[in-house]
Amino acid sequence: MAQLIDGKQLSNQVLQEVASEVEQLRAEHDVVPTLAVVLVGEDPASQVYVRNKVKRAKETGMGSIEHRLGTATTQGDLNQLIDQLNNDPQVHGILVQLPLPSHLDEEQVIAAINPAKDVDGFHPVNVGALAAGQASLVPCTPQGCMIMLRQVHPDLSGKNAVVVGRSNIVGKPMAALLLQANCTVTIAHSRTKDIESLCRNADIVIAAAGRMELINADWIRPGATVIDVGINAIEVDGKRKLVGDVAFDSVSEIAGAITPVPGGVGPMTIACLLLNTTRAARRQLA
Ligand SMILES: Nc1nc2c(c(=O)[nH]1)N[C@@H](CN(C=O)c1ccc(C(=O)N[C@@H](CCC(=O)O)C(=O)O)cc1)CN2
Repeated sequence: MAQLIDGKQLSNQVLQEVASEVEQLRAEHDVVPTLAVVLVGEDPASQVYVRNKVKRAKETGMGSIEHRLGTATTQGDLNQLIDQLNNDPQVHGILVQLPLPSHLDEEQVIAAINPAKDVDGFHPVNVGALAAGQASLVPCTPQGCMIMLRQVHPDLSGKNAVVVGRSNIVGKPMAALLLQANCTVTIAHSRTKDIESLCRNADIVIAAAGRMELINADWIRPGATVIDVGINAIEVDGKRKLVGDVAFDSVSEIAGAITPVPGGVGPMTIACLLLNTTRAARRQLA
């Protein structure tokens, strides 16, 4: 049976580190790292994530500001708010919850955020810095996956890693981080031929395809490490249940280590967001 990599427990450790950094910034510099969270529209999942982000921020002693805007918000309204947050010295991190309603241009919104406050690490300046292997604000989900991987593989050098999915939020930055850690990296996607064989050759599989239980035990080499980034809501006996992109029951019988859904990558994403906010606050001091 695979070792379970517990994201809930690990995220609590990261949050403790964040809390002590918040305290240090307050004591030494009289600065309270502050995160501004912007939510546009009524997407129920986004509302849960935003609520959890603000709750965790408060628990660490960090400041948080919430901006909840209606679905009819225009690009101009949103740009104006971002401009205001960019110029507010009390705000160290800005996060615009994605996805945005379809009439809004996500790329334009991300590009409007001051890269120094871009705690999601999605701004082209931060994307470029990551690709060049320079210090940057790194996207939260891949950052959390790396912390989880290091629990099992303190040295990732030479490992064969397959990332299933090529999104800007997860797949691409994940591949960049694995490469930085000297893994041999393959990015697989919907047009990739024979993904199963690629995965079967991998020491590490990162499942970020956005397709429920796509990856089953036949795809996994015995002893491999499997990180499940997928969050898919289904209904079982009239109750909401979350499942990942990995068929957990079968894969956990063959893998060496695996992350659960829920309680895996999700809580790590939030912890890394707050870690990025303290990093952004410290850099803004300098
Ligand atoms: N601006 C951003 N938007 C989105 C991001 C992001 O990193 N930045 N990622 C995802 C959603 N996301 C963070 O915002 C996120 C998803 C899931 C969780 C989480 O803790 N999930 C729990 C289950 C929660 C539930 O009951 O629904 C778990 O997996 O245990 C946190 C953050 C897209 N948008």
